[in-house]
Order: sequence, then structure tokens, then C-alpha cells
Amino acid sequence: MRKPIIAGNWKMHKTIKEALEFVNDVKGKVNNTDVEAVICAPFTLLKDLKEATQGTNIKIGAQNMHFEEKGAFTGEISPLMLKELDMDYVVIGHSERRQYFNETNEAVNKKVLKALEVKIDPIVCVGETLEQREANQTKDICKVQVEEGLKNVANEDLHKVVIAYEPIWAIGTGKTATAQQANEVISYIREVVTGVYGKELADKVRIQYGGSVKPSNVSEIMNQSDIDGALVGGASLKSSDFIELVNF
Ligand SMILES: O=C(CO)COP(=O)(O)O
Repeated sequence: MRKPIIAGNWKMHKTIKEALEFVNDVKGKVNNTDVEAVICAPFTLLKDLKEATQGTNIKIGAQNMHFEEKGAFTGEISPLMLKELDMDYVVIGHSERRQYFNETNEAVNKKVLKALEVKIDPIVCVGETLEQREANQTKDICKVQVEEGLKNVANEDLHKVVIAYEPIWAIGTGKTATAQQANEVISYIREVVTGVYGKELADKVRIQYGGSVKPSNVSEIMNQSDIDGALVGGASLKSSDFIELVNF
């Protein structure tokens, strides 16, 4: 049985003060132990968030990292720095990183392998643009992103990988893929993973949907047969919405 995972992706939002107020608001209210609740936050918040959420069900993740452990990479963050902060998760290959920071499938793959090596679970994002969907390329794009992103992940590590299917046209636009559209692509993604790893291992991988998820549509999405969670941007910033999302 795969444990559902609802993760907030705060993107470039919140000061330390705002983050601590958020934790204060949600503490004791995020108590659905059947669901894994995660907040993926900017680097500046991670230490405080980790401390403030001690003793709660909330896990903390980063939104990116470099694949090298150290070096002359001005402005980057090393996997070991995240490990030192005891990060549970790291988002890798978000479409905004692919789009604005030229992250390739190859770089995504290096980061995924490094995250697993330092024992931080990667949330690997895949998804098509509107043009690609309209050209009927959704499945091909997701297949390449999944196969290349997860290349050389060891059989015994596969269950630690979370895949987030985020159609780019549904991110921050208010346009959600219908629950059925999301389910169809997610079930295809599992077929792709099955093609590489076999059914038994592929059945352990959790696959989330992301793109305009909010309290009003989260249950429909989570009730789909193949969807194991949600990666939520905008709606995860508001404490009352985050509580509703996790207690869907
Ligand atoms: O990109 C997303 C999560 O990673 C989705 O963002 P929104 O929920 O704001 O559409």
C-alpha cells in the first residue's frame, strides 16, 4: 500500500517570520497520519522549519540542489548542506527549473542519484507544455523525462523516489487537468517505470499530481485509482488551505 503524500511547494515565498507563523497555525491541525505531509521551502527557511515542526507529522524538503558536493558553483546549494539540515525530501527538475534555469534531464538524473546517495528522497517532476499536449506528445515527453531522470537508480532505491506529474499548462493557471486526465498520464507513467523495473518495484513508487490543486479539488484528485498524492504550489501557502489539503 502506497502512503499518500501531500507536499506544499512554496516556491519563492515567505520570510522566516511568515514561515514560523504558518507552522504555528497548522501545528496540531495537520493530524491525518494516513497521509505524509511535506513542505518544500526556500533554503533560508529550512533550518527554522525543521526545528519548528519537530514533534509534528510535517516533513520538510528543499526545492533544488546541486549534484556536486562542493566546489566553485556560486549561488548553489550542496546535497551535504541539505543533509546537515536533515532534509526529508528535495524537489528535483521542477518545470520552473527546467524552463528558467535550463535544467536538462541529464542534470535531473545526476541530482536524483546524488540525493539518493546522501539519503534525501527526491521528488522528481515531469510534465508536458500546452503545445506538447496539443500535439499529442504528453506520453512521449513524460516517458523520456521519467526514463532519463531515473536512469541508473538502483532497484533497492526506487521506492524512495516520488514522481510528480505536473502538466506545465496547469501550473499556477487555475486550469487543473481533469482528475481523469491526470490519472491517465499517471497510470502511463507507472507503466513506464514498470517497463524498466518490473511491476513489483514500480508498484511501490508514489506518483503525485501537481497543477492548481486546492482544497476544493483535492479529494477528487486523490480518489483516482493511480494518484498517490499532490504537489501543491499556490494553495499550500495559506495555512488554512494546507490543513484542508492534508486532511482531504
Ligand atoms: O508547480 C506546482 C507545484 O510544484 C503547482 O503550482 P500551483 O499549485 O500553484 O498550480
